[in-house]
Amino acid sequence: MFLKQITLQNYRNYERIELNTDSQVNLFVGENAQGKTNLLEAVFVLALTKSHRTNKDKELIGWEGAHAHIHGEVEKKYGTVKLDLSFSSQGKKAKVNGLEQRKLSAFIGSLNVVMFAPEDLEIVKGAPGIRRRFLDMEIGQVQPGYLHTLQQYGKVLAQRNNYLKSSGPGSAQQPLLDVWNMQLAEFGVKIIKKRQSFIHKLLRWAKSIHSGITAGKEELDIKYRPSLDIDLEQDQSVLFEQFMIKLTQVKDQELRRGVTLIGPHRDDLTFYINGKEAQVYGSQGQQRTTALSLKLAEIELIHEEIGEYPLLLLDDVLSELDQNRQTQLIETFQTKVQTFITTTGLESVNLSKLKDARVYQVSKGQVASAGRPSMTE
Ligand SMILES: Nc1ncnc2c1ncn2[C@@H]1O[C@H](COP(=O)(O)OP(=O)(O)OP(=O)(O)O)[C@@H](O)[C@H]1O
Repeated sequence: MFLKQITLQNYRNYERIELNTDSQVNLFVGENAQGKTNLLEAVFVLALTKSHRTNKDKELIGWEGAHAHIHGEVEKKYGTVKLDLSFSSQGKKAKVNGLEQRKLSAFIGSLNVVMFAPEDLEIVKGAPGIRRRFLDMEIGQVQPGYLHTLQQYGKVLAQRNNYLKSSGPGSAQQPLLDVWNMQLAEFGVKIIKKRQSFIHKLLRWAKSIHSGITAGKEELDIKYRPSLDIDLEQDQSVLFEQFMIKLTQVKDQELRRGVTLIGPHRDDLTFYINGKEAQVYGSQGQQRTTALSLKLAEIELIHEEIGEYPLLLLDDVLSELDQNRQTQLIETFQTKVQTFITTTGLESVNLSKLKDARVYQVSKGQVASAGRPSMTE
């Protein structure tokens, strides 16, 4: 797929810009704090209705106004799709081809993106919540129904936690817990199964990409780590039973602590390089390569799942990759994946490898096309 055009109104530091992004590679160059990341973020938000940097939608609205609006035109295999997303204090509204979508899950998936930003190193070395967010956002892109299950699980979890807090040990209300347990296990098992199958598919690509980047020196492995000790290979009904048994076992502890101790909200992932945990033993370079392999694998996985390549958004990461990795990244994708790159200076980009590329200058919330790289070198 191809993003032909994007318009931003009162989005972060953009009052109004209308951009034709009709090149395969779009390079946004500018000094710090000019709006480069904001622009890539807007493309990401148009795909997932959420930012990769914040959970608070109101931060996306420009300080001078009450609404933010993103409009984009996406060329897909079967025609052009027009997307509109608006944010206000009342919430967000999403339209596909002018028709308002009551459910955001009907909007998500119209545009697919893979973002690679410096903070993605945290997927490997950061807190478990970052890895869960990575999994959930990526699965949600290709299977929007997953986000609905996640939402239902979140609601049950919040209600169950309130109940645990208010009951306390020995409370007469405890039989009610069975109702929450059934729902928690039902949605929880669906989430665990989907995550596990996603990792399985992602790993097939990530293994070979990682081996390619490291010239066969490193073997990557990824394992899903459930917070409850269950056999992930079993089918959903068996997992449901196991989940219910575990909930009975931790019941007293949960009532004492007033919080749900097991379930996908506490699960994690472990990355291994040549059999050793990358979080613990990996060098900064190995962790970075792992994050890159994951992102490149996602591109292939999205293509496998939906039959089209997503957009690749590279936020200030090219300068962090050595020439080899940069070349590999650009060569692999520039013919099939539309790419948006931000950088503070063109000297960090291997321009000789770019074919259909356009450079844009970003300054104080304004974007000006500076033409093809050969004209600007
Ligand atoms: N809601 C908002 N309304 C107006 N301006 C905002 C809003 N949110 C952020 N900004 C401004 O956007 C600018 C940051 O833009 P951005 O993060 O895109 O920078 P950048 O060009 O990517 O810089 P760097 O190279 O440092 O990452 C800051 O000046 C910040 O004050």
